[in-house]
Amino acid sequence: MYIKICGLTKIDQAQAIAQMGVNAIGFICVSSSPRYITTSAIAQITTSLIPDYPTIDLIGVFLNASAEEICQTVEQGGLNGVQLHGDESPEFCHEVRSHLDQLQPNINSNIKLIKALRVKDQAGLEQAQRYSDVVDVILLDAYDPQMAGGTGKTIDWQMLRDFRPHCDWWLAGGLSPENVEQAIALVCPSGLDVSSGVERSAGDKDLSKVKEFVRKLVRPSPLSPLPKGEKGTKN
Ligand SMILES: O=C(O)c1ccccc1NCC(=O)[C@H](O)[C@H](O)COP(=O)(O)O
Repeated sequence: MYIKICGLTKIDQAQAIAQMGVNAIGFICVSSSPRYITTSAIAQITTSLIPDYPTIDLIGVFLNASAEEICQTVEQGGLNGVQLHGDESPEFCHEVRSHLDQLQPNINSNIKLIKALRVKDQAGLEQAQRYSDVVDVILLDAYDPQMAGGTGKTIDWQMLRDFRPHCDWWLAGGLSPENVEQAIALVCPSGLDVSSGVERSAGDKDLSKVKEFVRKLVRPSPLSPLPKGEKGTKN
């Protein structure tokens, strides 16, 4: 299961979270958010992570930004993923893809393009299918009339049981160490995205909650030794 921890603002927390083996870290490039982080602060974090974690996805989250602004932040911040969290159309996603492709000769890996949709009802879910040919990943987040993201609200997971786009899709919205197992028992996303459910306050992650979230998803291999004091089953 692909795991993304979103809304990081602190370098020491980013390093600790990368060490837990997550697949991606997200940065909120939206100035009105309490989790906003400047491009230069993103660059300090990405520069510190890349030598030790060369395969980690470093994703900028944008809200109705222009393609030029997105590309500038990607280049200056050392990002390799873009998450569009506003009202961006499939046509705009296509335009961003073309702009990002022009950056790629300067950057080592392909830049992942993610479209987040805030799902209110079945009609909203049908809208999501329109993006599956123009982005790498569809991210489904909860709808809130006031907030664009990081709401801590969950989607009605029952509604997502038959959601099968042509591309990868990630589940977001109100996930936490307490409910993540229940969520993936009901729906089958290829990835999970969490922010406020593993925080002390906006932008300040609670490392023990992040660790617990990851632990719930990463099953130990059958060959790994049992923790001290636990007995295996004999057959
Ligand atoms: O987190 C924010 O403050 C934010 C602001 C504006 C646009 C998007 C934002 N966050 C997007 C995310 O990727 C969150 O991880 C996602 O909404 C899930 O949040 P949560 O329900 O708190 O786990």
